[in-house]
Amino acid sequence: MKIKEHLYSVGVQNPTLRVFDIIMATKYGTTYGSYLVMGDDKKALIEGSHSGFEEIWFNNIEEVTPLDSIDYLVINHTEPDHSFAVAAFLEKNPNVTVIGSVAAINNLKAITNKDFQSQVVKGEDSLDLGGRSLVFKTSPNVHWPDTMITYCPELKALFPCDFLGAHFCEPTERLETCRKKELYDIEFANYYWSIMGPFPAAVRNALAYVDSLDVDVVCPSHGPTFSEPYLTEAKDKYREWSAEPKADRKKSVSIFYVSAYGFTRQMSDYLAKKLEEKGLDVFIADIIKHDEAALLPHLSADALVFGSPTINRAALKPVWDLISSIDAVNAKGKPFATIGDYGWTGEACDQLNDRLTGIKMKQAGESVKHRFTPTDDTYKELDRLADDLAAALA
Ligand SMILES: Cc1cc2nc3c(=O)[nH]c(=O)nc-3n(C[C@H](O)[C@H](O)[C@H](O)COP(=O)(O)O)c2cc1C
Repeated sequence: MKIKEHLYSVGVQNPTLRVFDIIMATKYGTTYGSYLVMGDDKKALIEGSHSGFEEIWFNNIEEVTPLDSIDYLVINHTEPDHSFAVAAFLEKNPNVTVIGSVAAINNLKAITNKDFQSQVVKGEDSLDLGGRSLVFKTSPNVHWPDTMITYCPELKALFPCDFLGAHFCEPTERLETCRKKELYDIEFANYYWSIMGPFPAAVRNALAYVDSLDVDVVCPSHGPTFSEPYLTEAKDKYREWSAEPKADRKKSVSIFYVSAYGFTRQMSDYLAKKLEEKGLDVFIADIIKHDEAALLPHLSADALVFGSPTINRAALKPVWDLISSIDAVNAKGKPFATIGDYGWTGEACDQLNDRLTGIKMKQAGESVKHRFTPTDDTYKELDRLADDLAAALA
């Protein structure tokens, strides 16, 4: 598909994908963005594709130009959803020069197990294609160590890799013609919190770079391409989500629970009330009543509380699932607490404590477990836990 003169989208749509990388739900599928920049002298293909999609990718490219006419293959990062198909591309075009950061070229050798011509770029190196050029900006940790952002100043086209992307398969490939922008917005947020959330400082650096560019069209590695006003909207969201916490803000606690008969809910509600009385900013949610995307931002609170009854000698699956989305890089040392009702064996809290200390979070107070209907003693224990959490955040 032609985006504008000299610029084509040749990526692959995967509308039926429902889980990405095992961990991430993709309700509306995804795309593996790949773009052709046609210079007067040289042609560059930006980004690869996933395994199993080689033929579709090649067909899309060949609608514009023969595979072996491409001079450069730019790999913004080597996550396999963008690099697995590169091995097959190298078979078709062994003379192509692969361009990437030093880490990307190293990774790609290990991913393809092939020799290929390569050019390492660093800082803000550029490449002249004749009439069009590419500027590369190494941008580690948005979200892989090898990530870089590519920009074509003459076309005002930005190829930001996974940055500003979303798992969203829009058939028209343009956000401007997307019929369900409100669903894209949810997936855009979900993508940020799942993929970029662990790296707020790197996000701020990449935002500063993108702010310095004159951009007409954004060509991400996942999701539809877009222009203004959506670029400003996307940057503003990233700016808000990656902002450094204000020094004078209230400390925050998120309480996530599930409850079959309402006992763990009663305990959670009481704890929330007590923490609010202590001046803390409290978010509380019954996990199964919310989309995970709505809960993910609240995992970045200053302290986390998980509530789970014991069923079949275990904490409940929605709680484990949410815990698996905690950004373990930034959660190190973060206070946590667990509470839960039970009937006879009551293992849930201890299991959750093991998991949370395993990712280096710090238990703020002894768990509050209660057998069946909460009593005055349960609420006294919850008063004590509120004190412990407040002390851990002081
Ligand atoms: C299917 C099922 C299995 C259960 N298994 C256990 C168990 O293995 N150990 C235990 O202590 N309680 C078990 N319970 C009891 C619950 O933990 C108990 O009813 C508790 O009060 C539920 O709290 P909630 O209202 O917060 O969900 C089980 C309950 C159900 C319905």
